[in-house]
Amino acid sequence: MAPRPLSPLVLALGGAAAVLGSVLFILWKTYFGRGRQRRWDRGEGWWGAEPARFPEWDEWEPEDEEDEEPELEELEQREVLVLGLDGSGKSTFLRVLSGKPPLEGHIPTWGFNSVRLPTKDFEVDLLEIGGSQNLRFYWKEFVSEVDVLVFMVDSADRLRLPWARQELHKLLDKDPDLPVIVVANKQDLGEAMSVVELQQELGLQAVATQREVFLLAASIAPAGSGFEDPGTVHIWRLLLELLS
Ligand SMILES: Nc1nc2c(ncn2[C@@H]2O[C@H](COP(=O)(O)OP(=O)(O)OP(=O)(O)O)[C@@H](O)[C@H]2O)c(=O)[nH]1
Ligand SMILES: [Mg+2]
Repeated sequence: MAPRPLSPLVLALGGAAAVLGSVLFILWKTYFGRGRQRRWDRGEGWWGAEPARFPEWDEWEPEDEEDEEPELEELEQREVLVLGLDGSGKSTFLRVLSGKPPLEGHIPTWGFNSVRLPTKDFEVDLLEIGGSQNLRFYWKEFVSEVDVLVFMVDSADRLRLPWARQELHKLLDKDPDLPVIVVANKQDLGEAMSVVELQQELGLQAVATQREVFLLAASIAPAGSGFEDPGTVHIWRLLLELLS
């Protein structure tokens, strides 16, 4: 039997997916590409809360660009990709690291979200890509572009743990040399799995002997007040160590 031609709908959907993938990749390159000049302020919510500000025409003097490097370019950049299923706590992690209070409730990231944090020796760009199912498809395109991957897991989400495991292993397979920090988030919740359990359930025991994979417990934004969690500080310290 002769092969059936693809239906126009399948072709259209395939085309749309390819276009979205390309757009994400171009945005990544423009936004984070090493050596490129960043001429606009970047906020926490590139795609969401705080839109990027492009220079006005009368502010733009191309000659000046040659002579004077903007101060931002003087420090080297390190790039960290923050991935994980939707609701695992990626945006919250970026907010807390940049000194902002966590938002009430879950506001899904429909694209990218980023922060840039200066350190003494370099600047750290943390990029979150939303964890909804349609965006997960594009994650793998970005892992080879970064210095470290942070993979966020909701320790209390037992039902979706197999999905988290599957996505994590796809990323591990994609770049065997990439250092990975797996964050066992939401440890404050009663039903949260322990780190030992998660190590088993995420299939990390065998992997850890072959490459740099760290599993850290955290409660990035514990429910209720008065709960001090050192988890975020531990993740940040480990990140700095891996990026140095
Ligand atoms: N109890 C508890 N809730 C947390 C913790 N960290 C984050 N959350 C909550 O989890 C929800 C989802 O967090 P987000 O940071 O928006 O999740 P996300 O991974 O960015 O999700 P997407 O953008 O949809 O991929 C929010 O209501 C957070 O307040 C934690 O340590 N403990
Ligand atoms: Mg988010």
